[in-house]
Amino acid sequence: MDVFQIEGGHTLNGSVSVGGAKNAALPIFAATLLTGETCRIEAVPDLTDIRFMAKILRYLGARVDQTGPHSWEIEAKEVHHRAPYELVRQMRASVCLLGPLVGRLRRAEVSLPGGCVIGPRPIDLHLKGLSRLGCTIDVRNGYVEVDGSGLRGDYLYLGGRHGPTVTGTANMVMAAVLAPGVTRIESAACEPEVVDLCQMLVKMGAKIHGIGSHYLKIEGVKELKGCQHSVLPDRIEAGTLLIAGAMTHGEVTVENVVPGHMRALLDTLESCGVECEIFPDQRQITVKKNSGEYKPVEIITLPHPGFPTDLQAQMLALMSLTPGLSFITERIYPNRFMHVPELLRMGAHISMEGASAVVKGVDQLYGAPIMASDLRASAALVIAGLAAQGTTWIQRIYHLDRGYESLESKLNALGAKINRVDESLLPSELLEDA
Ligand SMILES: CC(=O)N[C@H]1[C@@H](OP(=O)(O)OP(=O)(O)OC[C@H]2O[C@@H](n3ccc(=O)[nH]c3=O)[C@H](O)[C@@H]2O)O[C@H](CO)[C@@H](O)[C@@H]1O
Ligand SMILES: C=C(OP(=O)(O)O)C(=O)O
Repeated sequence: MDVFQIEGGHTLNGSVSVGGAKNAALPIFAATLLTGETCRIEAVPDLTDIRFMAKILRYLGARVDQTGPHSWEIEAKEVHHRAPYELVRQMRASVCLLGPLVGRLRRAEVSLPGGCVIGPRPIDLHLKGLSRLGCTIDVRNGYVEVDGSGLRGDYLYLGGRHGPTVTGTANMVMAAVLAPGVTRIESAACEPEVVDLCQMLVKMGAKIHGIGSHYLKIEGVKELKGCQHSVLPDRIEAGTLLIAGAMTHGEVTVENVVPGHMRALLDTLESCGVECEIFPDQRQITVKKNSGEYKPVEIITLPHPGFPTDLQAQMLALMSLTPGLSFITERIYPNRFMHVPELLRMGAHISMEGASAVVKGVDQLYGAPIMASDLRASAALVIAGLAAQGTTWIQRIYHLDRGYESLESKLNALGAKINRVDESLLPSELLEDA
């Protein structure tokens, strides 16, 4: 296993480009099962999650070829209905296979996704939705078995305790596009990644109205065709890089972004006193050099267009070096604070009050051996390591590779000093079984 060795204290400067969004590319890959024709997908980030999804699609019978560093061609002439635990457990987003399998085959058997350190991630809304669409569902031996022979359009309400469900919406849309009749989805998620998926489905011949809103109307069609689609830029990678720039008080231009997808972050950064210059036409955002101190903020994570939970950990890292008291509340995953104990090891002052972190900014973080627990927690620890005094060792960075393509190369090109080294090169006192 690889670990990161980060020498802190280097200011980031320069330009960096973000790739396609993982959270759009994964359901988009799943959507290719809805047609026997070829789909060409561009701007696909090179991530372990993408490789897992490609492996699952191949297992299900599709031809899946990587035709370039970020281009894939998928043709699902024949599709099987069963996605086994050995493959599905590696990646939560494989739940997105349910919708397309039911749409295409009227049948699906997909292992329930494995546990997740960011807290419980039930799929009751997915199952409720499919059953409203005329499917019969059995959860047995860890598998969701769906008989979709009665699939037809209907009215669905997809709101849950924590708001609309993102992959649940993707699943319902993918089942509904081939369901006879009309499906109306109320309280649909309107994340840009859901919009991107819907736009691809429209290219394939789907009839979807209200894209980008909380109310979707889908008129089922008999079949879909192949398409060419380019995945939208990753707003979470972009946000992570902007926060990294701010954390080191450098001047960083992030390219290939859609500023309109990032309003909540940009507004929060402005409240912190982090100056950002936005160039929507050039699809660029520059975080400006600021040698002074930032201001504390209150952040509440919410469904889009609210502040994204996937940037909570990174902002918490920034707030740990911001004088005063910041309050960060999780409304999506109340337990998504696994980065907090690791930041404490670096000298941060954070206390937990239920689903809120109270962050008292300190003058300095210090390098330490720390452990990544999940994807965005890993990103937060990298950001903290960049600004810390001394060397930070981060173990279990495989979490990071799920969702960031060559993060260390991108940061090093901006002036960071991050080495990816084999765990065997860790100082012996840091080895897990030492
Ligand atoms: C692959 C992908 O796109 N992942 C994103 C997606 O995850 P994902 O789609 O899994 O997240 P959801 O939007 O479904 O979850 C939102 C909230 O609803 C709850 N819930 C969800 C479904 C359900 O059936 N019942 C239920 O109670 C969840 O536990 C959570 O509290 O959206 C999350 C919220 O923006 C992001 O953090 C993830 O990065
Ligand atoms: C939680 C995330 O991903 P996933 O839903 O794939 O676990 C994420 O992207 O931050």
